Amino acid sequence: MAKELEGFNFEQRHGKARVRVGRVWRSKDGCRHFMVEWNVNISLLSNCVAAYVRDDNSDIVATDTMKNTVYVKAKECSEQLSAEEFAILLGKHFTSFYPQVFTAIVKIVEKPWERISVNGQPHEHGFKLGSEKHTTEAIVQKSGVLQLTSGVEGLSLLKTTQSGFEGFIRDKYTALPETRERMLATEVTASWRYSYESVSSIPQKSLYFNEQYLNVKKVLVDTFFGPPERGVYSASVQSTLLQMAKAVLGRFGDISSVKLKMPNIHFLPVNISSKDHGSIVKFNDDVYLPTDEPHGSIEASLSRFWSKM
Ligand SMILES: O=c1[nH]c(=O)c2[nH]c(=O)[nH]c2[nH]1
Repeated sequence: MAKELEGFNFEQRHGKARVRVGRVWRSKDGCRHFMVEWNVNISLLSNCVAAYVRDDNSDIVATDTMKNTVYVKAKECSEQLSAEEFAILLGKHFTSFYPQVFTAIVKIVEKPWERISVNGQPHEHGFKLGSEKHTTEAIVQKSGVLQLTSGVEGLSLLKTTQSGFEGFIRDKYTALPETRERMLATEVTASWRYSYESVSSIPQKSLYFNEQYLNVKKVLVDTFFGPPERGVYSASVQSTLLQMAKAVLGRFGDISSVKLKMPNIHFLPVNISSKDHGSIVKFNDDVYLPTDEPHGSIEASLSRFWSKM
């Protein structure tokens, strides 16, 4: 909230960033372990202008206290919960416990620890790190109004064919040949906004948001690749991105908008020729130079008309 201060507009927030917490839960018989590793970011919007203008800290929730609260609440959660539920729980705590705090913004990035299988059997307490990360952001108001966003980051996808790029603007700066045959590689960052508008209206089903995270990820991935044998032709990253976004909104009624960032990570055709021997490597959709920079950057968001986003 902007405030007038000595003839200026003034906005402030404070919080604790990168609070790392691991939490283990055990099954009733104690044999099977479940674990998460979270990186929590807290930002509080509160009435504490006196600290800025008058050296009066009496309305400040210390960021050290915020950090401690993450561990206290993690300890109190005796049942496994999703990052979304934990973010909401923290947001509810800060906005209800402190009269000064009117909004809490809690972001969590979950490390992809996955249960390991040994000899084809899921291990009771062994995990390995996967690749893409589950993210969430809960914005909780004192009134209970909620904005909940979830997402995935670092989802690397690649297909070796069924991709092309033709018909783009050609001018004196253009060197890129048109093609109907190329590699398509990207690292998807997606976020989707849930339509639940208050902390009391979120689904009560245990681990619902973890299930939705897996469902959304599957729809994104399946749409990117198409059926296993034929695949699906991509006319551009832009076209594939929109199909992925539409598939998410088409499938999940409780998602009101989706934002996708899909860098075009180039695999350059390798052609090498020497003065003496002429062409020594001639590209035939086989040998590539993988690169990470520069890369195309393509992003878009799609929301329902009735969405508040
Ligand atoms: O799918 C693509 N979209 C672009 O906008 C673009 N630009 C480019 O050079 N290659 C590609 N590929």
